[in-house]
Amino acid sequence: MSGAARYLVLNSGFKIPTLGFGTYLLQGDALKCALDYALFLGYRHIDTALSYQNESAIGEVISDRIRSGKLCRKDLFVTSKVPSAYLAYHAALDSAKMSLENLKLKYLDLLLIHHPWGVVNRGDGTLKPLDRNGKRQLAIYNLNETWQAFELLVNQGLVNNIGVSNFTARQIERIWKTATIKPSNVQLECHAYLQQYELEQYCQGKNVIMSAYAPIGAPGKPDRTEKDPDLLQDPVVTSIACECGKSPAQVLLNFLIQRKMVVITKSERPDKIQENADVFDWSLTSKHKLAIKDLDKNIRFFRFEWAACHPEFSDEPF
Ligand SMILES: NC(=O)C1=CN([C@@H]2O[C@H](COP(=O)(O)OP(=O)(O)OC[C@H]3O[C@@H](n4cnc5c(N)ncnc54)[C@H](OP(=O)(O)O)[C@@H]3O)[C@@H](O)[C@H]2O)C=CC1
Ligand SMILES: O=C1CO[C@H](CO)[C@@H](O)[C@@H]1O
Repeated sequence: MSGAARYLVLNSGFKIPTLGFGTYLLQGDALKCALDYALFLGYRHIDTALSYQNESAIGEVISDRIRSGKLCRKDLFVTSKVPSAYLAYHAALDSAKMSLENLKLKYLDLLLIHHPWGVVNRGDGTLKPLDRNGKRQLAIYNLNETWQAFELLVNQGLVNNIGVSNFTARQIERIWKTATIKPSNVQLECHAYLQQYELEQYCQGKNVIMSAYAPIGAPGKPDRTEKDPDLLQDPVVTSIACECGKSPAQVLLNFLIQRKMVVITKSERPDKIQENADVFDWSLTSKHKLAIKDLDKNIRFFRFEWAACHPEFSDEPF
């Protein structure tokens, strides 16, 4: 059986490790232990965001490893994201600089616009501003101007690559048309229940690498409801896992990396961190892949209900 590539590379020189370590909901010592172990095992791609409020702890782990000679900066790939309150031109520059300072890094490997849906910036660091009815205070920003700020960050050597997250193809196209530096990465929810073939086709046409978040179905998401089936318990997935002698999570990750996608997985359990890394030296059979393809049912775990009234919110895939 052939394996899958550990790095995805574009002609432009953009090179990204296929396996990313997700850090949403990881904080403090639990984060530091999990990340240190992931780096020990060979993970080289860390996914964070200003809004995860964990960049300082991540920065400590990275600096300790570099200082002790266990890691070279050039071998590491760090992604951060600019949150919805920071989409105005100068705010986007500030956000990237805050991330760099928190992470104690001189440059980011990748910076993404976290969401196309803006919220009000109160000037005091509030990330989720609420009105007096408890509703998120939405705001409209010109995403092309946000992109211009991203291009400046590249030109200043503070960021190596830029991209977007939770964007529809139409929204990416709007950026594409005016961009001097094109997006090299699109991060979006993608797993067996939301396979994202339309966006895949768009991204392939543009030579853009896709990164899948929630690749095993975000089983630990705190606000899960009955709308959120457990992908890891899906009988098709569990029976393929049994046949391959792999875990359900490994089957789901292998399915995505065979599609030449980056996968971003998060775990704070050492056994799961290790399990999620063992996805390269084997492949699902064509029959297995077809069976998983049939599971596609447009189920999204991250529904962003707070943004539903935003003019940039869309029924189109994102
Ligand atoms: N751009 C965006 O808008 C978004 C980006 N992201 C990024 O993507 C990352 C991944 O998304 P996330 O929601 O964390 O999704 P995942 O699909 O990776 O699910 C993570 C959950 O699965 C559990 N888990 C991990 N590995 C296994 C395993 N092998 N078997 C069983 N359970 C397992 C974890 O629990 P435990 O920790 O207890 O092991 C955790 O609760 C985020 O951390 C973040 O970096 C996520 C959402 C949105
Ligand atoms: O990255 C993310 C993790 O989850 C958050 C809360 O739903 C999202 O805002 C965000 O996109």
